[in-house]
Amino acid sequence: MRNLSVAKFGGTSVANHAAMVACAKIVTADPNTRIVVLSASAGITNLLVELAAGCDEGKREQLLVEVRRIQENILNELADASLVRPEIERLLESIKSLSEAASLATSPALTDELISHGEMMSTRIFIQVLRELNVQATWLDVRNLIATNSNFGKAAPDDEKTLKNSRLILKPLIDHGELVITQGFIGRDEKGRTTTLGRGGSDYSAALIAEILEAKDVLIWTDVAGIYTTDPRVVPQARRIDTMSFAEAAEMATFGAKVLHPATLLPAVRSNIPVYVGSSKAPQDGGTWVTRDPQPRPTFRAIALRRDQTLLTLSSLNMLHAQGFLAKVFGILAQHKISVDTITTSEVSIALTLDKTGSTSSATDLLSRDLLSQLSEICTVKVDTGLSLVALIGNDLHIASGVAKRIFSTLENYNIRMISYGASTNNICMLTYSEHADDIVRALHKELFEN
Ligand SMILES: Nc1ncnc2c1ncn2[C@@H]1O[C@H](COP(=O)(O)OP(=O)(O)O)[C@@H](O)[C@H]1O
Ligand SMILES: N[C@@H](CC(=O)OP(=O)(O)O)C(=O)O
Repeated sequence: MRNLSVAKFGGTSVANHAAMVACAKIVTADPNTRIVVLSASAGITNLLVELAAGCDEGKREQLLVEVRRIQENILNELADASLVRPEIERLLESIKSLSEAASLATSPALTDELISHGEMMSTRIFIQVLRELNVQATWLDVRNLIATNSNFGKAAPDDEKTLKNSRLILKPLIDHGELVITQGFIGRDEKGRTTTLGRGGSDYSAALIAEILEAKDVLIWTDVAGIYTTDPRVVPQARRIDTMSFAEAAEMATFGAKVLHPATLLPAVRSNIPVYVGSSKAPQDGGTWVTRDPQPRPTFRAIALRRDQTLLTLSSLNMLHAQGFLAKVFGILAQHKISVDTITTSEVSIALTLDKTGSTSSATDLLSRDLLSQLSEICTVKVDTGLSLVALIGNDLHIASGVAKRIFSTLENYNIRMISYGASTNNICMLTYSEHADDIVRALHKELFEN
C-alpha cells in the first residue's frame, strides 16, 4: 500500500501517560500511519525477564509490585480507566501465576509467555489513551499475525505463514480504514505457543509488518532524534546523521547501537522500505532517514559500543601445520547454535567473541557445560569476560590510507585485547576491557568526528 506508514514506539515512548499522549498525537497527526507497533513500557520487560528466571517469594513480590506500579501510574492518569483496568488486572494475575511456575521450573517457552505480557499491557492501555483523544482504534493480537519457529528467546519469523495471516486478518482491517494497534517483539509458533524475536525486537516486528503490507516506510519513534555518530548518552557531542544507508545502519545495529534492532534492516533492505528514526518527545527536531543508497558515503560514519562481551580463546599445539582444526571447532559451535562474532587466529590458537545480540540468554548460558567439554576434548579453552567491543563503522575503511595510524595513536594509552581489521570494508572492531570502553569511544569520537 503505497501511502501506508508503519509506526513503532519503543519502551521509553510508552513509559508513562504523558509519553503515550505524545505518541498518540504523532499517530493522529499523520493520516498515513494506519498501523502502530508498541513495545512494553520502559522497565517492564527487564522485570519480567527477572521473574521468568525464577526467584524466591520475597524477590518475586518485590518485582511484581514494581511491574504493577509502572502500569498503575499510567492507569491513574487516564480520565476513565474502567474500560481497561479489568484486562490489566487479568494480565497482572497471569504474570503472577506464571512467575510462580517459573520459580518451580523455568523454561524458554515459559519465559517468552511471561515476557510477552509487557506488550499486551501497553497496547491495551494505548487504545484507551487514543479513545480519550476521541480516536477509535482496533487492538490486534500480533500472535495471530507473526508466525515464527520455536526458537524461544530469538524466534525467526515464518514469512509465508505471516503473509497468509496478514491477508486474513490485517489487510481487511487496514482496507476498512481502521487504525490498528498491535504488539512488537512477540509471535506464535506452530504449536500455538508465544515466542519472542529477541530483545529490542519490536523494531523488527514493525519492519516485518511494513514489508507484508508493502508500506511506504517504517517510522521508529524513540527517545533520540535520530541515529547519531555514537550513543549520545556516552558522548554528548555526538551529531545526528541525517541520511544513511541500510548497510551502514545494519553495521551500527549489529555492533550495539541500541537505537535499531539489527534484524530491522532485513525486511527493509529486501523490500527497499525507507526507515525513519525520530524522537517521540520532540518530533519537530527531525531525525534520520535510512535508505538504500544515500550520498555521501563518508570514510568514518559512526562508532558503536557493545558491552558484556565474552572472549573464547582456543589453543592447541596440534593446530600447528594441521588441517581441519578450525572446521572441527566451528562444527561444535554450530551444533550448539553458537554464532561467532569476531575472530582472530594464530598458528596455534583462535580467539573469538560470541554473538548474543538480541537474545535473552547471557553469554554464560550460551557457553553450556556440554559445549565447553566438547571443545576441551580438542584444545585448551579459556573464557574471558568483562570485555566490550568498540566498532568503528564507515565505508571502504580497508583501503583508506592512514586509518590505522589515526586509531592507534589516539588509543596508545589503552589496552586493546583483540582487533579485527580488514575482513569487512565497513568496520574495524576492537575488543577492550569494559572499564576503558567509554573513554575509548570518547577519544575516537573526538579524533574522527569532532574536528
Ligand atoms: N548511535 C546512536 N544513535 C542514537 N542513539 C543511540 C546510538 N547508540 C545507542 N543509542 C541509544 O539508543 C537508545 C534508544 O534505544 P532504546 O532505548 O532501545 O529505545 P526504545 O525504547 O525506543 O526502543 C538511545 O537513548 C541511545 O542512548
Ligand atoms: N520490550 C521488548 C521489545 C522492544 O523492542 O523493546 P524496546 O523497543 O523498548 O527496545 C524489549 O525490551 O526487549
